[in-house]
Amino acid sequence: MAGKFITFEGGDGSGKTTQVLRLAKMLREYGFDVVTTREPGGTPGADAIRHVVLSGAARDFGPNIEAVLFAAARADHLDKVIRPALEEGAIVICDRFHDSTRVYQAATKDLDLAFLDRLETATLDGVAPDLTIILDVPAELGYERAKARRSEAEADRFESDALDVHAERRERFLAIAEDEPDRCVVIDGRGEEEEIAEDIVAALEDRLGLKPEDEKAERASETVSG
Ligand SMILES: Nc1ncnc2c1ncn2[C@@H]1O[C@H](COP(=O)(O)OP(=O)(O)O)[C@@H](O)[C@H]1O
Ligand SMILES: Cc1cn([C@H]2C[C@H](O)[C@@H](COP(=O)(O)OP(=O)(O)O)O2)c(=O)[nH]c1=O
Repeated sequence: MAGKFITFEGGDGSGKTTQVLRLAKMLREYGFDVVTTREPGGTPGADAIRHVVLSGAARDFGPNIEAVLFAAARADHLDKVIRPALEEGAIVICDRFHDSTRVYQAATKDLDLAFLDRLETATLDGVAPDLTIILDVPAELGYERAKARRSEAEADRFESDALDVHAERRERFLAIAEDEPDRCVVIDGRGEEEEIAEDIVAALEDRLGLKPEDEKAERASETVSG
């Protein structure tokens, strides 16, 4: 497809939303066509599913069926937002995607892993991220940041899990990065926002060959000549 698909992954409070917004702002300033979105959500149908899963209403359904709900939201999001934007040549930046299902829903012994694999293949239907940035922070730090961001009463179904569950999720994200080194880059999320943003831009240049300065120069010359 003409565009580039970048996903951000990591635990709750690892800084994904902050860095997605920074990166999108910078790329737009340099003249790129950028679409930002998030999961679960991104379409009215997917937002409705978001409410069902994050409120905890689907907790008793069990991990397999919870994974089906995330997959249904993802399929709609892909059809209506992600695939069309990629076909138009945009850079699509998505705050969480399929790795979150692999990490959050698979972190239980009740999940049927073969089923999860088939569900993922059917849902993605040939679309895969070109680059996945995994923001890595110790579970305690993510937990503290997420807690500071919202009150305990507002913590969603997954944020309110115990610290050891968050620590296990961190390990699962790192294991995905090890399994798929061509797609994934792990970035230390503990530092200042600015430093992390620089590491992300370096990863975009290195892995996707995206050079923001070049795009700006090219657009400027198009404007002059056109
Ligand atoms: N590098 C950072 N250093 C300190 N605080 C941060 C940093 N990045 C984000 N935060 C803060 O931590 C909280 C969680 O960040 P957020 O970007 O929402 O994380 P996520 O989307 O991964 O849950 C927010 O209050 C945000 O302002
Ligand atoms: C996309 C996705 C998210 N989730 C969980 C992870 C998050 O706890 C929650 C989304 O909440 P959100 O507030 O968007 O994430 P964050 O806390 O990182 O800013 O849904 C899954 O369990 N499976 C999935 O496939």
